[in-house]
Amino acid sequence: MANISSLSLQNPSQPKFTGDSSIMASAIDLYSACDDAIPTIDYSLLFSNDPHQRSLALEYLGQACHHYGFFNLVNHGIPDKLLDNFFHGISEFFDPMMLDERRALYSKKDAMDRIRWVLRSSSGENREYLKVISHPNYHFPPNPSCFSEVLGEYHKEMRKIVVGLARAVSINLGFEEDYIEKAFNLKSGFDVSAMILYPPNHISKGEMGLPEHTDPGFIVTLVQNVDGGLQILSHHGKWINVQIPPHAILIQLGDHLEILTNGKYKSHIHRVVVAKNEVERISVATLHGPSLEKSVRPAPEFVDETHPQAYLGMTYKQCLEANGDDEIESQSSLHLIKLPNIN
Ligand SMILES: O=C(O)CCC(=O)C(=O)O
Ligand SMILES: [Fe+2]
Repeated sequence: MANISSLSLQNPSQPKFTGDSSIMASAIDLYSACDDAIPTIDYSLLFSNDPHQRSLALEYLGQACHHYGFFNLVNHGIPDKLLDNFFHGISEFFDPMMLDERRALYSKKDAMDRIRWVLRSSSGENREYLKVISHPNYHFPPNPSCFSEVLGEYHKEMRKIVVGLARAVSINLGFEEDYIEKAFNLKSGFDVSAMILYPPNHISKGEMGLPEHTDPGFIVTLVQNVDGGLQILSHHGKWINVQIPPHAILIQLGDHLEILTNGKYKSHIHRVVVAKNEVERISVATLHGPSLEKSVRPAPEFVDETHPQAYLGMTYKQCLEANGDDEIESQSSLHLIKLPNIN
């Protein structure tokens, strides 16, 4: 049965750097966070043939979206082996022996680059990543061999889950199951996937892997090969060390679900803290967005006298470019879209 609170979130088989390690002592001082459990949703139960189980699972999902804005997804159907192969391929990509060649190949040359390698190495951000557009068209590097095949398979499976979640969330919000798919035109949804290495090339210039931010889009899916480092600021103002069970997927609500629901389901601030070069972590964060041309504004069903319209309407492309970034390097523009509170 779906359970949002009682599943063990510990992962004894993976190395950790969150918690009591002396390596992390100074980072913990600066970026202390608690180890509160986060909700876990059983994806398979959202589609159970047993109506009672299904409605319970949907209710848990609604609570997780409303009160947290993020949750671990288990029994999602992506085979463990595929996830393991995926991480193996990414490790190979970041192989230090090959990296100079690949860096040169995929360093930004043009705003239209659909595959891009980026290094951030400063006191405020320490990571390197390969970003690709994974939908509506696939753009995957041909090397190392088999990498693009595994990447393609991973993203195909992940999109099925994203569409499934769009249906479940639509029902939760009291709509037909295709409501979100239509509101975001998900069939042509714009997905950007970042395969991230912390710290970059084993060398970090500070304790911050990725500074505080929220993400644009419908949802963000995140998988990782080592537990620890990601911290989320809860809606109650508490920093939480996010622990993801092996092979589970962390789902985070994006800014555009917040806009569509006029703030009922909110995105949340998160950041990544890195150890001092001792632990290497790979994560894959994919922003699943509306189609670029889709204008997203609060749906009329969420706007009334007590809940006045809190966000401007804008196309997804305008939102992604609002900070002066190109589509692939986009950051949240929620602060530009949010209307002053008129209550
Ligand atoms: O690597 C992580 O754990 C988080 C990545 C992230 O938040 C992002 O890429 O937007
Ligand atoms: Fe993020």
